[in-house]
Amino acid sequence: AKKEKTSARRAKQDLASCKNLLSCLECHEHAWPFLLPVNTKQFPQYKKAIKTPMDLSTIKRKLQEGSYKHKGEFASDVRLIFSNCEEFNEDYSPVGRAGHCMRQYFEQQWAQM
Ligand SMILES: CO[C@H](O)CCc1ccc(O)cc1
Repeated sequence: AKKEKTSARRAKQDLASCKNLLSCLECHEHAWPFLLPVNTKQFPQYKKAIKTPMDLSTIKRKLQEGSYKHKGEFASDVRLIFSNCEEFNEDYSPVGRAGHCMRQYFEQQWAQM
């Protein structure tokens, strides 16, 4: 029972850390392209090009719904945002640069978790 308690406590702590890190991502000045799903009605080419869209509001919902079994799954979805961004945008476009900046920020914070 002791072992289960510590692992349940760690899972609780990890969830809190993921929620906190997500809030930091959401209020980052370069988060604007990633806050909501890309409007695939407005950009049909995006729907065709990007097989698995991801954005910060979707990750927030998934955290709240308990969709992530492990914090690594949370990190994979965050990284999916930035790999989708690199696929669709030129490195030096406004969105492309925002993606590189946000990825660097995320990896810095993630390494300290
Ligand atoms: C997270 O943003 C997406 O990478 C797509 C942004 C975008 C959509 C249409 C454009 O003409 C340019 C950028």
